[in-house]
Amino acid sequence: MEVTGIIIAGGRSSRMGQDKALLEIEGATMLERTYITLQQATQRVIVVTRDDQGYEQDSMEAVSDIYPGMGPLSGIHAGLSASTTEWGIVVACDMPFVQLEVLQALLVLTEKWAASKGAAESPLQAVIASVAGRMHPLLGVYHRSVLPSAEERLRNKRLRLTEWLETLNVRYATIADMPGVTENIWHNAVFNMNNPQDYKLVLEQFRKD
Ligand SMILES: Nc1nc2c(ncn2[C@@H]2O[C@H](COP(=O)(O)OP(=O)(O)OP(=O)(O)O)[C@@H](O)[C@H]2O)c(=O)[nH]1
Repeated sequence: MEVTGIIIAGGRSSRMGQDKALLEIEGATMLERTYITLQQATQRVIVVTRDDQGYEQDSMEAVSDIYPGMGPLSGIHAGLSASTTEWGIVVACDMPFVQLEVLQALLVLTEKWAASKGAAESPLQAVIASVAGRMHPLLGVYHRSVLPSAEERLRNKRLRLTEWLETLNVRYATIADMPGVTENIWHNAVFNMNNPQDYKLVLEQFRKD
């Protein structure tokens, strides 16, 4: 399946106190690490920033929010708008434990679920990670058909991702749907760093491994 990798990286990182995309782990920034992982799973990777944050200088393709600074929905919208494939796989830039096998499993699942719909069903629009009963919209695969509703929400400033997803034809991927992915890897994949304490814990975890 042809797919674009979309890194959502236009947040203000106010709780962290410094740009989360530029936090370093083992000598590479979160942006670089996420980019490399997505590059292995997709044909093209796009970084979505709030406005011109200068990431494209690092030879990465970057686009800016079309509706700047309205939160992650802005990023999903701008990333899918810039994609030329039907599907885009979205990962936030602050998720240090997303592994290639997780992305690959999500893509296989999307292809399977998109193909298996009955003739009477409406087409699948997104496959979102669900861990311990909680959905994680910033680790998911989105079809371009979500764009009009994303745009409508941005125009009306109804920005909550969970509410938006309720209006779409979404399936939630749980560990039971992800053959070859361990419980630990799946659980860790949706962890995101919000504050300096989270970053410290992540660095300790990498030091241990
Ligand atoms: N493109 C884009 N990405 C965003 C925007 N807001 C948040 N993000 C990204 O979405 C992910 C989750 O962001 P949050 O942690 O909720 O918000 P944040 O602004 O980064 O951090 P805080 O200021 O501490 O809330 C991160 O990868 C952010 O970079 C936005 O307006 N545009």
